[in-house]
Amino acid sequence: MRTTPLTASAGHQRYRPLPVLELPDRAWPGARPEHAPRWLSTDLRDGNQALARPMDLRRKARLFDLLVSLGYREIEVGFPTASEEELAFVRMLIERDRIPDDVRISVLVPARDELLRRTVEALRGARAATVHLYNATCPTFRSVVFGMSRPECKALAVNGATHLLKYAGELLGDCDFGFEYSPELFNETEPEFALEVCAAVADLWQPEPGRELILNFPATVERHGPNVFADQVEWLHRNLPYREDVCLSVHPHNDRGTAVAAAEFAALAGAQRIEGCLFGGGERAGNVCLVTLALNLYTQGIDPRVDFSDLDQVKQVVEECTGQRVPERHPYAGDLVFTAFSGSHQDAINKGFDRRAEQAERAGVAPGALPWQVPYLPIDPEDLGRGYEEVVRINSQSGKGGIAYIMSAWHGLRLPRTLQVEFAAEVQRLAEHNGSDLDPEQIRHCFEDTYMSVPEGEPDVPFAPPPIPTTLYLCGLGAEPERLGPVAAGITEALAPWGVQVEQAHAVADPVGGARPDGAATTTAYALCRFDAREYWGAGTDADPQTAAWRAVLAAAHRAGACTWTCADPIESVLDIEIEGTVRTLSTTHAAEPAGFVYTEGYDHALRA
Ligand SMILES: CC(=O)SCCNC(=O)CCNC(=O)[C@H](O)C(C)(C)COP(=O)(O)OP(=O)(O)OC[C@H]1O[C@@H](n2cnc3c(N)ncnc32)[C@H](O)[C@@H]1OP(=O)(O)O
Ligand SMILES: CC(C)C(=O)C(=O)O
Ligand SMILES: [Mg+2]
Repeated sequence: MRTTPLTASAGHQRYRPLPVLELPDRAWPGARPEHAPRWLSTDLRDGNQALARPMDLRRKARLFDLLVSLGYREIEVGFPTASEEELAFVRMLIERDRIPDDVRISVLVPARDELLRRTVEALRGARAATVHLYNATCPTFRSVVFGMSRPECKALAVNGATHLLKYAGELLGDCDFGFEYSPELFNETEPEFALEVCAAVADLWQPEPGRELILNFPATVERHGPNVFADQVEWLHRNLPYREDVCLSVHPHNDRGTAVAAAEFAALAGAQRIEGCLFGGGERAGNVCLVTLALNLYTQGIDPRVDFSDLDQVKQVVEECTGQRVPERHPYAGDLVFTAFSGSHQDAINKGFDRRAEQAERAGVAPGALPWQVPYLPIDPEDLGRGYEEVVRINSQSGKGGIAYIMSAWHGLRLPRTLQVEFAAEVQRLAEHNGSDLDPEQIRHCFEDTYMSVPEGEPDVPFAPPPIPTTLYLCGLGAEPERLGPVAAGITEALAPWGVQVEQAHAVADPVGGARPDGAATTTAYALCRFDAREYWGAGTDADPQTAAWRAVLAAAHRAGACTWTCADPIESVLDIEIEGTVRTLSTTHAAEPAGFVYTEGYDHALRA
């Protein structure tokens, strides 16, 4: 037996946690979200700079239009000094008047004098634009990249801001100019030093009502738990100068996979604005996902002020523009996030939909008007433009609830409970045999083959042995049960000529909104019939409820081998055919189909076994 730990020689010992800010009187854990923060999309800058193939003008323009249509009003459109294409895109937006009046664009620039003037020039003619200035402030960057002391690093920010504001004054004339500053790697910076640098920048800008300063605090590389980031933000919230006129913004990255939590906690701690990318695009493990943040608020009953009611379309545009795929399990947006494969999940979802239909019918309202309470589905897929068809997929892990859901939602067939149990075993056998999941059509065929097939022609009645339909369900869409009620009451008389006596008959409503493909007022009958000591289910459909009931009984009788069929149009010929080395007789004339005959679909004949 191994006595040393598996990790004894592993490299984790080379890592040290970063220092954390002590904030024992933190208040953010008790806060609750009340409204959406301001959003800034940096898809066209932070997202774009992380693409193997940065977007060309056409793709950038398409993504910009998408962001505007979704409701984003602050959009970082690029890094104009990075490349000719970046500059051309900013100019195109301005010169072709592509920016709606209520949208503010911003551009990013490092605190490097030779880049500042060109960056400001890129915005000439813009109606409303923000320049976002940044320099790293954390110890590693100061020593490894800049080779600077703290005062030198602060001077870098102050000089950058001084020149930037000078150029803006000289070049931007009527522009409604905005200013944003980020101490890059804020989360790794000594908090009091970050504050000192921000205060110096703020002193230059002199925020006041109508002259906001955006101070943006990036977790450039996520290195702490989200609670530590929230403490840092709460501390800033308490200590920032010009607090009333400063917008406290955050910019979380997702290196530890907790950017969403970091952003949400930061908002509780006082952050008013969040920068991120759709579907978490961006450097390394990405920026915080703006879609997840917005929909998390939505599912708390808070208006996110951005519109994801056609999320698949949003996903498609983003995928086409960035060349990156949104993973199948991405919150809210992944192809599989509303799909349950496992039996107990499906059962709960099925019951949730049934309950919703009942409540809506009782309240006389559309199901969509009720509060959303379907187990395992944190949001109504229809709110995102997705359908209910995909919420259940059937494989060998599935159970009766999921199969009942498919039969109901796709085929408008509400199976009685004991039939669900029996049919689930049938479907599981098929799924195991196929080794893959089954689509709704395969499941319907399985049902029809098992419970609805009767040979062509006339059965001999009375049956031998006589059937006793212990239970008969007549199911119709919506208001149909009113019509079916009297039929169910008189069903024994209706079936008496065939020697069939019904013990119990029920008129049942198919699910509200059940999607019967032809939309016809069809009745489905499910008959549980006892022949000798065994019970068999059969099902039948017809516009006429009595005929549907009769077909259901016939199907059960056929399964039980309790009746014989006279061919409707007998052809008198007999063929000898060889199957697997044995000569068998194929009869195309049959007056009976006793046990031992296999009825082959598509032929009016039986194969003698
Ligand atoms: C966290 C973020 O996402 S920040 C945004 C990053 N985005 C990008 O880098 C995309 C666009 N990049 C670029 O266009 C280019 O890298 C540029 C224009 C920024 C600079 O290009 P270059 O001068 O050719 O080279 P490079 O990027 O290698 O140089 C970095 C230099 O800037 C300095 N620097 C880096 N960040 C900053 C900053 N915020 N403020 C001031 N100086 C900085 C570095 O110390 C280094 O200085 P050195 O030349 O004295 O060693
Ligand atoms: C430039 C800044 C805001 C940035 O993208 C980061 O620090 O991640
Ligand atoms: Mg970033």
